[in-house]
Amino acid sequence: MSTETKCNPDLVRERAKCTFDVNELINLFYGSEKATKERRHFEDAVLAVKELKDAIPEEYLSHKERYENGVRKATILRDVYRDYKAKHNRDPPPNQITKAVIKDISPFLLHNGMFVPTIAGQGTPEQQAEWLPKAESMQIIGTYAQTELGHGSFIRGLETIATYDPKTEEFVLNNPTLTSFKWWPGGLGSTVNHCVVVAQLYINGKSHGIHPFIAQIRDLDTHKPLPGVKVGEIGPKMGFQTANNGFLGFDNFRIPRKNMLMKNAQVLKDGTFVKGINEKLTYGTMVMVRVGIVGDCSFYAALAATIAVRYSAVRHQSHIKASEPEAQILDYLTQQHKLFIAVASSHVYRNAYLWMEKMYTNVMKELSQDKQDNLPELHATACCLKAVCSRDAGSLVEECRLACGGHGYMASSNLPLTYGVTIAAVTYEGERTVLLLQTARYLMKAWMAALKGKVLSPSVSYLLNSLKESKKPWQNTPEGIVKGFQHVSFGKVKAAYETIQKYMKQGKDYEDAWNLASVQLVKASEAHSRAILCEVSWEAVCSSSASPNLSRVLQQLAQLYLTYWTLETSGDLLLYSNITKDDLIILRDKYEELLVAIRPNAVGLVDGFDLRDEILNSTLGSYDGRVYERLMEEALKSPLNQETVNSSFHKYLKPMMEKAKL
Ligand SMILES: CCC/C=C/C(=O)SCCNC(=O)CCNC(=O)[C@H](O)C(C)(C)COP(=O)([O-])OP(=O)([O-])OC[C@H]1O[C@@H](n2cnc3c(N)ncnc32)[C@H](O)[C@@H]1OP(=O)([O-])[O-]
Ligand SMILES: Cc1cc2nc3c(=O)[nH]c(=O)nc-3n(C[C@H](O)[C@H](O)[C@H](O)COP(=O)(O)OP(=O)(O)OC[C@H]3O[C@@H](n4cnc5c(N)ncnc54)[C@H](O)[C@@H]3O)c2cc1C
Repeated sequence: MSTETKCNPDLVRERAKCTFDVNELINLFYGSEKATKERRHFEDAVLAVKELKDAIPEEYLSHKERYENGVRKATILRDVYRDYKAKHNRDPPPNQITKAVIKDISPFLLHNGMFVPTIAGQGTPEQQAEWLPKAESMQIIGTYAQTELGHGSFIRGLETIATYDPKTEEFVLNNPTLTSFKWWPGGLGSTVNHCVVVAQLYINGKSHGIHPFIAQIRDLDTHKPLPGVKVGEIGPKMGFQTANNGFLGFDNFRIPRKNMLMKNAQVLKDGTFVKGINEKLTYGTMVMVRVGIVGDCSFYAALAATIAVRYSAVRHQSHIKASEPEAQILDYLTQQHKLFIAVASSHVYRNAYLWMEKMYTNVMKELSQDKQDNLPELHATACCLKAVCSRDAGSLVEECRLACGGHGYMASSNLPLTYGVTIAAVTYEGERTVLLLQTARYLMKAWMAALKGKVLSPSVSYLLNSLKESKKPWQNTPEGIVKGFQHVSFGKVKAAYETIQKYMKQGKDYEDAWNLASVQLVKASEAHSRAILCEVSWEAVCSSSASPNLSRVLQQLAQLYLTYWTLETSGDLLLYSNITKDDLIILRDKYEELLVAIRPNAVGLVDGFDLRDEILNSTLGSYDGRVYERLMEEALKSPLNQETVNSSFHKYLKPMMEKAKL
């Protein structure tokens, strides 16, 4: 953390006002004092490497230079990870320091985030022994190639074909159509030499569904595409410029039988297909990544909130009272309304992530004992939380950007890029609506079980309770609000179910009735997610080990989240719970009181995210608040400022002006 020397006086005053110990918050947020120390120690090691610092901001580089610089830095960063592991005999602690090195996305993200985990999760012990050491040590570099030009959401519709040839004991990979070309995988463009390819398996002309295969696509020495491989980069995007997303097609490309990842289904030498215990286990890496995305949402909300809150403490504009000096913009209640929900949501997502991670670990343990009972609940919950948190986090980042006025539009604020990167998660790893509809399937089943009085899984057991409790009066307490959100979810699940029934009674088949009810089904899943987020985060705050001073502030934040969403969705609550107009007026006042109560701790709370200046990468958000100095310093780095007169003056402007005189 930077020192207080030369710190903007507003920020010094803000920090003096803080009513809790910021270090206690940091340790709580990251797990423990030891975790904080280890993380900072690792971050120090990364930041000490001079070669990782850019001479000029990434934005001034061309597309190609930006990528090449990304690869250069990713390889150096990889050395720091390796050295840490060698020295400490363990992986570095969870951290976000990659953001300080590559402002956008590392071209190795998919290698570490999906290629290695897919080998670990989908490979047999022999396959893991063959590829994991090479992949983990970066002797080979890989990605996860599933999405195609024609299909991303509906993966059963993928067109890449893997035909088994028992004579040679090989699979032959083919992309028979343009739409079957792989499109999007990170690192595929120019970085990787291997990939997990998800393809339709054919044996003796019979289809056996989609399965993961390992394919080496480039020569390890020359990096040239192997014969039968067509590969390239897909071009500029809204963000992810350095992620090196690519396309890939195969033409009669042969891989050995052992390259099909066979932890679940298997193909024997003679071509016999052996089914796995559950074909959906092939989708396992996606479930893991969806859980991780909830954690990423916490990070991006924290990053944007840190920038916008610090800037708002430094920025003065207009007067609240004519007799007083210009106010810090953070003193406007409207500004607090825009920003404090981002601070609160980061904590909510963090708690939801920790809760989901536990559920994921339990289910993985059960699966290793061939027990699948809780897999549907894990899938349904990961889908809806990923969908809702990513969309909300995107909106929060954008709101933080807008809350910084004109300067929020500057690339040097790092808010435009942060928005581009955050919002991508609404689409990748399962498009939002598609995932919410997956959860809706689960909710409809749960509803039917509830009607029969069956015991439900923990995350939906409130459907049964709500059936019994629907007559109880509303309570204006956090627990009462959590119950209120459960009533809304209950009401929406019931309404969606009844809508399907209505259409079926009119003669529609189930699929058409489902489609006609799907707007309601999506809303039901959203309501279910909100109920989970509220319950999990409130419980986490109530059971936390924080000191009374910190606990008070964390409870305020959690209550802010509950009250914010009560007011945002008051129409739903009026429809489906026993809340009254008077309750809503009380909660509106409560919300305003919470903003005022949180205000003195706003800077302390974002300091509590412990995001270094190098990670924030922002002229507006640095710890010392030297906003205007940094804006000017960054502007002076523009190549246009390296010359007094640009050549376009002589080439175009002057001739134009001279022509105008004629
Ligand atoms: C940094 C950026 C990196 C990005 C990387 C990427 O984007 S990589 C690319 C990321 N790409 C994507 O994320 C693509 C998104 N698309 C998909 O994941 C799938 O196409 C799908 C899940 C939407 C449908 O799949 P489908 O048509 O095969 O299935 P269905 O709808 O017919 O349902 C049948 C049953 O299966 C169940 N079930 C389904 N999944 C799971 C699971 N994981 N586990 C357990 N169960 C699961 C489901 O609940 C249902 O149960 P029910 O009700 O019958 O008891
Ligand atoms: C930044 C980024 C990185 C990515 N990285 C990778 C990667 O590394 N590897 C990889 O394999 N893929 C990757 N992807 C691809 C990504 O997983 C897909 O784009 C995603 O799964 C969505 O699929 P789609 O593009 O086919 O969207 P579509 O399904 O075409 O969505 C378009 C619209 O159709 C709607 N729709 C589709 N199906 C239904 C339905 N059944 N019911 C109702 N509405 C529906 C959607 O809701 C949406 O509104 C990446 C994507 C992005 C943006």
